[in-house]
Amino acid sequence: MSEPSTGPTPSGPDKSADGDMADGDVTDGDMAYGDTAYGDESARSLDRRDPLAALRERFVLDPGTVYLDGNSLGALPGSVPARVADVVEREWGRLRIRSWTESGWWDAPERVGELVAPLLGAAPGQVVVADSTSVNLFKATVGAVRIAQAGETGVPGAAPQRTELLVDQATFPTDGYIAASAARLTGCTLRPVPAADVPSAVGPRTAAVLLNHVDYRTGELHDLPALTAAVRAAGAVSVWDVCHSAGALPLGLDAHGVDLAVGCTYKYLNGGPGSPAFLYVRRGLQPRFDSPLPGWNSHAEPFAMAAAYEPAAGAGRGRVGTPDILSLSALEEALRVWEGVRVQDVRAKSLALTDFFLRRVGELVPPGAAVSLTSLTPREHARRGSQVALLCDPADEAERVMKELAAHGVIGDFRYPGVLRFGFTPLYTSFEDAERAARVLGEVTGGPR
Ligand SMILES: Cc1ncc(COP(=O)(O)O)c(C=O)c1O
Ligand SMILES: Nc1c(O)cccc1C(=O)C[C@H](N)C(=O)O
Repeated sequence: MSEPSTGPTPSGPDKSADGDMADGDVTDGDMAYGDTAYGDESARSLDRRDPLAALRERFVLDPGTVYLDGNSLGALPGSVPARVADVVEREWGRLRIRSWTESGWWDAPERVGELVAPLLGAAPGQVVVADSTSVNLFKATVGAVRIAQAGETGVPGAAPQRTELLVDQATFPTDGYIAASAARLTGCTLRPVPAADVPSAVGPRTAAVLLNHVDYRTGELHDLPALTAAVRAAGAVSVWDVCHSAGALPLGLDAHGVDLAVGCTYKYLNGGPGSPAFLYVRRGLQPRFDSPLPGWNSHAEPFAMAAAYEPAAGAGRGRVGTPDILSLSALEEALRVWEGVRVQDVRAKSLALTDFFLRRVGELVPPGAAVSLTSLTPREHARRGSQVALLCDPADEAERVMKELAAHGVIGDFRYPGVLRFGFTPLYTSFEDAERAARVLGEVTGGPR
Protein backbone atom coordinates (compact mmCIF):
# COMPACT_ATOMS: atom_id res chain seq x y z
CA MET A 1 0.00 0.00 0.00
CA SER A 2 1.19 3.53 -0.74
CA GLU A 3 1.14 6.30 1.82
CA PRO A 4 -1.53 8.99 1.56
CA SER A 5 -0.49 11.90 -0.60
CA THR A 6 -1.62 14.50 1.94
CA GLY A 7 -0.30 15.29 5.38
CA PRO A 8 3.13 14.87 6.91
CA THR A 9 4.94 11.53 6.95
CA PRO A 10 4.38 9.93 10.33
CA SER A 11 7.31 9.59 12.67
CA GLY A 12 5.37 7.57 15.21
CA PRO A 13 1.87 7.44 16.64
CA ASP A 14 0.50 10.93 17.09
CA LYS A 15 0.01 11.22 20.82
CA SER A 16 -0.70 14.94 20.66
CA ALA A 17 -3.90 14.79 18.75
CA ASP A 18 -6.16 12.06 19.92
CA GLY A 19 -9.27 13.84 18.88
CA ASP A 20 -10.89 16.20 21.18
CA MET A 21 -9.58 16.84 24.64
CA ALA A 22 -12.73 18.63 25.77
CA ASP A 23 -14.48 15.36 26.57
CA GLY A 24 -11.45 13.87 28.20
CA ASP A 25 -8.00 12.89 27.13
CA VAL A 26 -7.61 9.42 25.62
CA THR A 27 -4.14 8.85 26.99
CA ASP A 28 -5.29 6.05 29.28
CA GLY A 29 -7.10 4.31 26.49
CA ASP A 30 -4.11 4.75 24.20
CA MET A 31 -1.94 2.97 26.72
CA ALA A 32 -4.44 0.14 26.79
CA TYR A 33 -3.59 -0.65 23.18
CA GLY A 34 0.03 0.48 22.91
CA ASP A 35 1.76 1.01 19.61
CA THR A 36 -0.65 -0.53 17.12
CA ALA A 37 0.62 1.51 14.18
CA TYR A 38 4.28 0.62 14.33
CA GLY A 39 4.66 -2.31 16.71
CA ASP A 40 4.30 -5.96 15.81
CA GLU A 41 1.84 -7.14 18.41
CA SER A 42 -0.65 -9.71 17.12
CA ALA A 43 -4.37 -9.16 16.80
CA ARG A 44 -5.04 -11.94 19.28
CA SER A 45 -2.87 -10.33 21.91
CA LEU A 46 -4.45 -6.91 21.34
CA ASP A 47 -7.92 -8.42 21.69
CA ARG A 48 -6.88 -10.10 24.93
CA ARG A 49 -6.10 -6.79 26.59
CA ASP A 50 -8.86 -4.74 24.95
CA PRO A 51 -10.89 -3.17 27.78
CA LEU A 52 -13.94 -2.89 25.50
CA ALA A 53 -13.80 -6.47 24.16
CA ALA A 54 -16.76 -7.75 26.20
CA LEU A 55 -19.14 -5.28 24.53
CA ARG A 56 -19.04 -7.37 21.35
CA GLU A 57 -21.27 -9.92 23.09
CA ARG A 58 -24.03 -7.34 23.21
CA PHE A 59 -24.41 -7.41 19.41
CA VAL A 60 -25.84 -9.87 16.93
CA LEU A 61 -22.88 -10.86 14.75
CA ASP A 62 -22.14 -14.04 12.89
CA PRO A 63 -18.73 -15.65 13.35
CA GLY A 64 -18.18 -16.15 9.62
CA THR A 65 -18.39 -12.45 8.83
CA VAL A 66 -16.18 -9.47 9.51
CA TYR A 67 -18.57 -6.54 9.55
CA LEU A 68 -16.81 -3.28 8.67
CA ASP A 69 -19.81 -1.32 7.43
CA GLY A 70 -20.95 0.21 10.70
CA ASN A 71 -20.21 3.64 9.20
CA SER A 72 -23.24 3.00 6.99
CA LEU A 73 -25.48 0.76 9.13
CA GLY A 74 -24.46 -0.27 12.63
CA ALA A 75 -24.98 -3.86 13.77
CA LEU A 76 -28.04 -4.93 15.77
CA PRO A 77 -27.71 -4.80 19.56
CA GLY A 78 -29.07 -8.07 20.92
CA SER A 79 -31.66 -6.54 23.26
CA VAL A 80 -33.44 -4.52 20.56
CA PRO A 81 -35.78 -7.20 19.11
CA ALA A 82 -37.44 -7.89 22.47
CA ARG A 83 -37.91 -4.18 23.13
CA VAL A 84 -39.46 -3.59 19.71
CA ALA A 85 -41.73 -6.61 20.19
CA ASP A 86 -42.87 -5.19 23.54
CA VAL A 87 -43.58 -1.79 22.01
CA VAL A 88 -45.61 -3.40 19.25
CA GLU A 89 -47.46 -6.04 21.26
CA ARG A 90 -48.03 -4.36 24.61
CA GLU A 91 -47.65 -0.61 24.14
CA TRP A 92 -49.38 -0.44 20.77
CA GLY A 93 -51.38 -3.69 20.82
CA ARG A 94 -52.85 -3.45 24.30
CA LEU A 95 -52.37 0.08 25.62
CA ARG A 96 -53.01 1.70 22.25
CA ILE A 97 -53.65 5.47 22.54
CA ARG A 98 -52.81 5.46 26.26
CA SER A 99 -49.18 4.84 25.34
CA TRP A 100 -48.69 8.45 24.26
CA THR A 101 -48.61 9.28 27.96
CA GLU A 102 -48.32 5.96 29.85
CA SER A 103 -45.48 4.54 27.74
CA GLY A 104 -43.76 7.89 27.32
CA TRP A 105 -44.24 8.08 23.57
CA TRP A 106 -44.93 11.80 23.46
CA ASP A 107 -41.70 12.76 25.21
CA ALA A 108 -39.52 10.20 23.44
CA PRO A 109 -37.76 12.71 21.11
CA GLU A 110 -36.48 14.73 24.06
CA ARG A 111 -35.88 11.68 26.28
CA VAL A 112 -33.80 9.87 23.67
CA GLY A 113 -32.07 13.20 22.96
CA GLU A 114 -30.86 13.17 26.56
CA LEU A 115 -29.30 9.74 25.98
CA VAL A 116 -27.47 10.96 22.88
CA ALA A 117 -26.36 14.28 24.41
CA PRO A 118 -23.49 12.97 26.59
CA LEU A 119 -22.04 11.19 23.57
CA LEU A 120 -21.87 14.56 21.83
CA GLY A 121 -20.43 16.48 24.76
CA ALA A 122 -23.74 18.32 25.17
CA ALA A 123 -25.34 19.30 28.47
CA PRO A 124 -29.02 18.35 28.90
CA GLY A 125 -31.80 20.21 27.11
CA GLN A 126 -30.14 20.77 23.75
CA VAL A 127 -30.70 17.61 21.68
CA VAL A 128 -33.88 16.26 20.15
CA VAL A 129 -34.17 13.01 18.18
CA ALA A 130 -36.64 13.15 15.32
CA ASP A 131 -36.86 13.05 11.53
CA SER A 132 -34.09 12.14 9.14
CA THR A 133 -30.65 13.68 8.98
CA SER A 134 -31.59 15.38 5.73
CA VAL A 135 -34.66 16.99 7.28
CA ASN A 136 -32.67 18.13 10.31
CA LEU A 137 -29.99 19.57 8.05
CA PHE A 138 -32.70 21.66 6.44
CA LYS A 139 -34.02 22.89 9.80
CA ALA A 140 -30.51 23.62 11.05
CA THR A 141 -29.21 25.36 7.95
CA VAL A 142 -32.22 27.60 7.35
CA GLY A 143 -32.41 28.19 11.11
CA ALA A 144 -28.73 29.17 11.20
CA VAL A 145 -29.08 31.67 8.36
CA ARG A 146 -32.16 33.19 10.01
CA ILE A 147 -30.23 33.63 13.27
CA ALA A 148 -27.36 35.30 11.43
CA GLN A 149 -29.63 37.56 9.45
CA ALA A 150 -31.40 38.64 12.61
CA GLY A 151 -28.02 39.74 13.98
CA GLU A 152 -27.28 40.50 17.59
CA THR A 153 -30.65 42.16 18.07
CA GLY A 154 -32.60 39.06 17.12
CA VAL A 155 -34.80 41.16 14.84
CA PRO A 156 -35.37 39.44 11.46
CA GLY A 157 -33.50 41.25 8.69
CA ALA A 158 -31.33 43.25 11.12
CA ALA A 159 -28.12 41.97 9.48
CA PRO A 160 -29.07 42.24 5.79
CA GLN A 161 -25.47 42.03 4.63
CA ARG A 162 -25.18 38.35 5.65
CA THR A 163 -26.13 36.75 2.36
CA GLU A 164 -23.60 34.01 1.92
CA LEU A 165 -23.81 30.37 2.95
CA LEU A 166 -20.59 28.36 2.93
CA VAL A 167 -20.65 24.59 2.54
CA ASP A 168 -17.71 22.25 2.51
CA GLN A 169 -16.80 21.34 -1.00
CA ALA A 170 -16.44 17.60 -0.39
CA THR A 171 -19.70 17.35 1.51
CA PHE A 172 -21.99 14.34 1.57
CA PRO A 173 -24.43 15.07 -1.29
CA THR A 174 -27.58 15.58 0.77
CA ASP A 175 -25.93 18.47 2.66
CA GLY A 176 -24.98 20.15 -0.59
CA TYR A 177 -28.47 19.80 -2.06
CA ILE A 178 -30.12 21.08 1.09
CA ALA A 179 -27.65 23.94 1.46
CA ALA A 180 -28.51 25.02 -2.10
CA SER A 181 -32.21 25.00 -1.32
CA ALA A 182 -31.63 26.77 2.02
CA ALA A 183 -29.65 29.45 0.18
CA ARG A 184 -32.45 29.99 -2.34
CA LEU A 185 -35.05 30.24 0.42
CA THR A 186 -33.07 32.77 2.46
CA GLY A 187 -31.72 34.94 -0.34
CA CYS A 188 -28.18 33.68 0.11
CA THR A 189 -25.47 32.75 -2.34
CA LEU A 190 -24.06 29.28 -1.81
CA ARG A 191 -20.27 29.05 -1.85
CA PRO A 192 -18.59 25.62 -1.68
CA VAL A 193 -15.10 25.80 -0.10
CA PRO A 194 -12.68 23.15 1.17
CA ALA A 195 -13.25 22.77 4.91
CA ALA A 196 -9.66 23.74 5.70
CA ASP A 197 -10.14 27.06 3.84
CA VAL A 198 -13.10 28.17 5.95
CA PRO A 199 -10.99 30.47 8.19
CA SER A 200 -9.90 32.52 5.18
CA ALA A 201 -13.25 32.28 3.34
CA VAL A 202 -15.60 33.24 6.16
CA GLY A 203 -16.26 36.96 6.56
CA PRO A 204 -18.74 39.75 7.30
CA ARG A 205 -21.02 38.61 4.48
CA THR A 206 -21.23 35.03 5.72
CA ALA A 207 -24.45 34.01 7.43
CA ALA A 208 -23.74 30.35 8.13
CA VAL A 209 -21.24 27.58 7.45
CA LEU A 210 -22.25 23.93 7.01
CA LEU A 211 -19.41 21.46 7.51
CA ASN A 212 -19.03 17.69 7.76
CA HIS A 213 -16.97 16.63 10.76
CA VAL A 214 -15.67 13.48 9.06
CA ASP A 215 -15.53 13.21 5.27
CA TYR A 216 -17.75 10.24 4.36
CA ARG A 217 -15.50 9.25 1.47
CA THR A 218 -11.95 9.68 2.81
CA GLY A 219 -12.54 9.34 6.54
CA GLU A 220 -10.70 12.62 7.15
CA LEU A 221 -11.59 14.35 10.43
CA HIS A 222 -11.88 18.12 10.19
CA ASP A 223 -10.72 20.43 12.96
CA LEU A 224 -14.03 21.18 14.65
CA PRO A 225 -12.65 23.41 17.43
CA ALA A 226 -10.59 25.63 15.10
CA LEU A 227 -13.20 25.86 12.35
CA THR A 228 -16.02 26.59 14.79
CA ALA A 229 -13.91 29.33 16.37
CA ALA A 230 -13.20 30.87 12.95
CA VAL A 231 -16.91 30.90 12.07
CA ARG A 232 -17.75 32.44 15.43
CA ALA A 233 -15.04 35.10 15.08
CA ALA A 234 -16.58 36.18 11.76
CA GLY A 235 -20.00 36.55 13.39
CA ALA A 236 -21.46 33.65 11.40
CA VAL A 237 -23.32 30.59 12.65
CA SER A 238 -21.81 27.10 12.51
CA VAL A 239 -23.71 23.94 11.52
CA TRP A 240 -21.90 20.62 11.79
CA ASP A 241 -22.92 17.32 10.20
CA VAL A 242 -21.55 14.80 12.69
CA CYS A 243 -23.00 11.65 11.09
CA HIS A 244 -19.59 10.02 10.80
CA SER A 245 -18.26 11.04 14.20
CA ALA A 246 -21.17 10.68 16.63
CA GLY A 247 -20.48 7.57 18.68
CA ALA A 248 -16.99 7.21 17.23
CA LEU A 249 -15.09 10.02 18.94
CA PRO A 250 -15.58 12.78 21.51
CA LEU A 251 -17.14 15.85 19.92
CA GLY A 252 -17.25 18.44 22.71
CA LEU A 253 -20.10 20.40 21.07
CA ASP A 254 -20.65 22.57 24.15
CA ALA A 255 -16.96 23.00 24.94
CA HIS A 256 -16.17 24.19 21.42
CA GLY A 257 -19.14 26.52 21.10
CA VAL A 258 -20.77 24.71 18.18
CA ASP A 259 -24.01 26.47 17.26
CA LEU A 260 -26.01 23.68 15.61
CA ALA A 261 -25.24 20.06 14.81
CA VAL A 262 -27.04 17.21 13.10
CA GLY A 263 -26.23 13.52 12.90
CA CYS A 264 -27.42 10.01 12.09
CA THR A 265 -28.15 7.41 14.73
CA TYR A 266 -27.98 4.37 12.47
CA LYS A 267 -24.19 4.37 12.04
CA TYR A 268 -21.99 4.32 15.16
CA LEU A 269 -25.03 4.60 17.45
CA ASN A 270 -26.54 1.37 16.03
CA GLY A 271 -30.14 2.60 16.07
CA GLY A 272 -31.23 0.54 13.05
CA PRO A 273 -32.13 1.27 9.45
CA GLY A 274 -33.65 4.74 9.13
CA SER A 275 -33.57 5.40 12.89
CA PRO A 276 -34.32 9.05 13.55
CA ALA A 277 -31.53 11.61 13.52
CA PHE A 278 -30.64 14.18 16.16
CA LEU A 279 -30.60 17.95 16.13
CA TYR A 280 -28.47 19.93 18.59
CA VAL A 281 -29.17 23.62 19.07
CA ARG A 282 -26.86 25.36 21.52
CA ARG A 283 -28.84 26.49 24.55
CA GLY A 284 -27.97 30.17 24.13
CA LEU A 285 -29.32 30.14 20.58
CA GLN A 286 -32.55 28.28 21.27
CA PRO A 287 -34.71 31.37 21.81
CA ARG A 288 -33.54 32.63 18.40
CA PHE A 289 -33.94 29.32 16.58
CA ASP A 290 -36.75 29.94 14.11
CA SER A 291 -37.46 26.51 12.61
CA PRO A 292 -38.44 26.50 8.96
CA LEU A 293 -40.64 23.47 9.73
CA PRO A 294 -42.72 24.65 12.69
CA GLY A 295 -45.05 21.67 12.98
CA TRP A 296 -47.50 21.26 15.81
CA ASN A 297 -45.14 19.06 17.84
CA SER A 298 -42.83 22.06 18.23
CA HIS A 299 -45.60 24.28 19.61
CA ALA A 300 -45.39 25.47 23.21
CA GLU A 301 -48.80 23.88 23.83
CA PRO A 302 -49.47 21.35 21.11
CA PHE A 303 -52.79 20.21 22.53
CA ALA A 304 -54.12 23.73 22.75
CA MET A 305 -54.46 23.29 18.97
CA ALA A 306 -54.05 27.05 18.72
CA ALA A 307 -54.38 28.86 15.41
CA ALA A 308 -51.31 30.96 16.17
CA TYR A 309 -47.87 29.40 16.35
CA GLU A 310 -45.89 29.82 19.53
CA PRO A 311 -42.64 27.85 19.58
CA ALA A 312 -41.75 25.59 22.49
CA ALA A 313 -38.79 26.56 24.62
CA GLY A 314 -35.77 24.25 24.54
CA ALA A 315 -34.77 21.38 22.31
CA GLY A 316 -38.40 20.47 21.55
CA ARG A 317 -38.52 23.48 19.26
CA GLY A 318 -36.70 21.31 16.75
CA ARG A 319 -39.57 18.80 16.52
CA VAL A 320 -42.02 18.81 13.62
CA GLY A 321 -44.75 16.14 13.62
CA THR A 322 -45.65 12.85 15.29
CA PRO A 323 -42.53 10.91 16.28
CA ASP A 324 -41.71 7.54 14.75
CA ILE A 325 -42.16 5.49 17.91
CA LEU A 326 -41.06 2.09 16.59
CA SER A 327 -37.71 3.42 15.37
CA LEU A 328 -37.24 5.67 18.38
CA SER A 329 -37.83 2.71 20.70
CA ALA A 330 -35.29 0.60 18.86
CA LEU A 331 -32.77 3.43 19.13
CA GLU A 332 -33.50 4.01 22.81
CA GLU A 333 -32.81 0.36 23.51
CA ALA A 334 -29.70 0.34 21.31
CA LEU A 335 -28.27 3.25 23.29
CA ARG A 336 -28.28 1.13 26.46
CA VAL A 337 -25.09 -0.48 25.16
CA TRP A 338 -23.37 2.81 26.02
CA GLU A 339 -24.16 2.65 29.74
CA GLY A 340 -20.81 2.89 31.52
CA VAL A 341 -18.86 3.31 28.27
CA ARG A 342 -16.67 6.40 27.84
CA VAL A 343 -16.49 7.92 24.36
CA GLN A 344 -12.80 8.62 24.84
CA ASP A 345 -12.18 4.87 25.35
CA VAL A 346 -14.09 4.14 22.18
CA ARG A 347 -11.93 6.72 20.41
CA ALA A 348 -8.74 5.15 21.73
CA LYS A 349 -9.81 1.75 20.41
CA SER A 350 -10.93 3.24 17.10
CA LEU A 351 -7.49 4.77 16.56
CA ALA A 352 -5.79 1.54 17.60
CA LEU A 353 -7.96 -0.50 15.22
CA THR A 354 -7.44 1.81 12.26
CA ASP A 355 -3.68 2.08 13.01
CA PHE A 356 -3.48 -1.69 13.14
CA PHE A 357 -5.50 -2.19 9.96
CA LEU A 358 -3.42 0.37 8.03
CA ARG A 359 -0.22 -1.33 9.22
CA ARG A 360 -1.41 -4.81 8.25
CA VAL A 361 -2.71 -3.64 4.87
CA GLY A 362 0.70 -2.05 4.28
CA GLU A 363 2.35 -5.39 5.06
CA LEU A 364 -0.08 -7.59 3.14
CA VAL A 365 -0.72 -5.42 0.07
CA PRO A 366 2.76 -4.23 -0.88
CA PRO A 367 3.40 -1.74 -3.68
CA GLY A 368 3.46 -3.82 -6.85
CA ALA A 369 0.38 -5.92 -6.01
CA ALA A 370 -1.94 -6.45 -9.00
CA VAL A 371 -4.28 -3.87 -7.52
CA SER A 372 -2.39 -1.23 -5.57
CA LEU A 373 -3.98 0.66 -2.71
CA THR A 374 -3.41 4.18 -1.42
CA SER A 375 -4.90 5.26 1.85
CA LEU A 376 -7.02 8.39 1.51
CA THR A 377 -7.37 8.38 5.28
CA PRO A 378 -4.81 10.53 7.07
CA ARG A 379 -2.27 8.80 9.33
CA GLU A 380 -2.37 11.54 11.94
CA HIS A 381 -4.84 10.79 14.66
CA ALA A 382 -6.05 14.39 14.75
CA ARG A 383 -7.18 14.05 11.13
CA ARG A 384 -8.72 10.59 11.20
CA GLY A 385 -12.29 9.50 11.88
CA SER A 386 -13.20 5.85 12.43
CA GLN A 387 -13.01 4.56 8.89
CA VAL A 388 -10.22 3.68 6.51
CA ALA A 389 -10.69 4.55 2.84
CA LEU A 390 -8.38 2.89 0.33
CA LEU A 391 -8.17 4.09 -3.26
CA CYS A 392 -7.67 1.27 -5.77
CA ASP A 393 -5.41 1.57 -8.77
CA PRO A 394 -6.80 0.73 -11.26
CA ALA A 395 -9.95 2.39 -9.90
CA ASP A 396 -12.33 0.21 -11.88
CA GLU A 397 -11.11 -2.81 -9.91
CA ALA A 398 -12.65 -1.47 -6.68
CA GLU A 399 -16.11 -2.87 -7.23
CA ARG A 400 -14.72 -6.34 -8.00
CA VAL A 401 -12.41 -6.19 -4.97
CA MET A 402 -15.30 -5.27 -2.67
CA LYS A 403 -17.47 -8.06 -4.10
CA GLU A 404 -14.70 -10.59 -3.57
CA LEU A 405 -14.15 -9.36 -0.04
CA ALA A 406 -17.86 -9.90 0.61
CA ALA A 407 -17.67 -13.38 -0.92
CA HIS A 408 -14.92 -14.10 1.63
CA GLY A 409 -17.05 -12.75 4.49
CA VAL A 410 -15.52 -9.26 4.78
CA ILE A 411 -18.16 -6.55 4.52
CA GLY A 412 -17.13 -2.99 3.71
CA ASP A 413 -18.47 -0.76 0.98
CA PHE A 414 -17.41 0.97 -2.15
CA ARG A 415 -17.78 4.58 -3.31
CA TYR A 416 -16.88 6.12 -6.65
CA PRO A 417 -14.25 6.57 -7.87
CA GLY A 418 -12.54 3.38 -6.77
CA VAL A 419 -12.72 3.89 -3.00
CA LEU A 420 -12.98 0.91 -0.62
CA ARG A 421 -14.40 1.99 2.73
CA PHE A 422 -13.93 0.07 5.98
CA GLY A 423 -15.76 1.37 9.04
CA PHE A 424 -14.49 0.41 12.50
CA THR A 425 -17.07 0.37 15.27
CA PRO A 426 -15.04 -0.17 18.45
CA LEU A 427 -18.03 -1.47 20.41
CA TYR A 428 -18.05 -4.68 18.38
CA THR A 429 -15.05 -4.76 16.04
CA SER A 430 -12.07 -6.81 17.17
CA PHE A 431 -8.43 -6.69 16.15
CA GLU A 432 -8.91 -10.22 14.77
CA ASP A 433 -11.58 -8.73 12.48
CA ALA A 434 -9.08 -6.13 11.27
CA GLU A 435 -6.43 -8.83 10.76
CA ARG A 436 -8.77 -11.05 8.77
CA ALA A 437 -9.96 -8.15 6.61
CA ALA A 438 -6.36 -7.15 5.81
CA ARG A 439 -5.45 -10.75 4.95
CA VAL A 440 -8.40 -11.23 2.62
CA LEU A 441 -7.67 -7.84 1.06
CA GLY A 442 -4.13 -9.02 0.43
CA GLU A 443 -5.48 -12.11 -1.33
CA VAL A 444 -8.04 -10.41 -3.53
CA THR A 445 -5.67 -7.64 -4.60
CA GLY A 446 -2.98 -10.13 -5.56
CA GLY A 447 -0.66 -9.35 -2.65
CA PRO A 448 1.34 -12.06 -0.80
CA ARG A 449 -0.52 -14.83 0.98
C1 LIG B 1 -22.50 12.74 6.27
C2 LIG B 1 -23.91 12.35 5.98
N1 LIG B 1 -24.86 13.29 5.99
C3 LIG B 1 -26.14 12.97 5.71
C4 LIG B 1 -26.53 11.68 5.43
C5 LIG B 1 -27.95 11.43 5.02
O1 LIG B 1 -28.74 11.01 6.02
P1 LIG B 1 -30.26 10.57 5.82
O2 LIG B 1 -30.34 9.71 4.60
O3 LIG B 1 -30.53 9.80 7.05
O4 LIG B 1 -31.10 11.79 5.71
C6 LIG B 1 -25.57 10.65 5.47
C7 LIG B 1 -25.86 9.22 5.22
O5 LIG B 1 -26.68 8.80 4.48
C8 LIG B 1 -24.23 11.02 5.72
O6 LIG B 1 -23.27 10.10 5.72
N1 LIG C 1 -28.42 5.84 4.82
C1 LIG C 1 -28.10 4.88 3.93
C2 LIG C 1 -29.12 4.14 3.30
O1 LIG C 1 -30.40 4.42 3.60
C3 LIG C 1 -28.79 3.16 2.38
C4 LIG C 1 -27.45 2.89 2.12
C5 LIG C 1 -26.43 3.61 2.71
C6 LIG C 1 -26.77 4.61 3.59
C7 LIG C 1 -25.74 5.44 4.20
O2 LIG C 1 -25.87 5.81 5.32
C8 LIG C 1 -24.57 5.82 3.41
C9 LIG C 1 -23.64 6.62 4.22
N2 LIG C 1 -24.21 7.85 4.73
C10 LIG C 1 -22.34 6.95 3.53
O3 LIG C 1 -21.46 7.44 4.22
O4 LIG C 1 -22.14 6.73 2.37
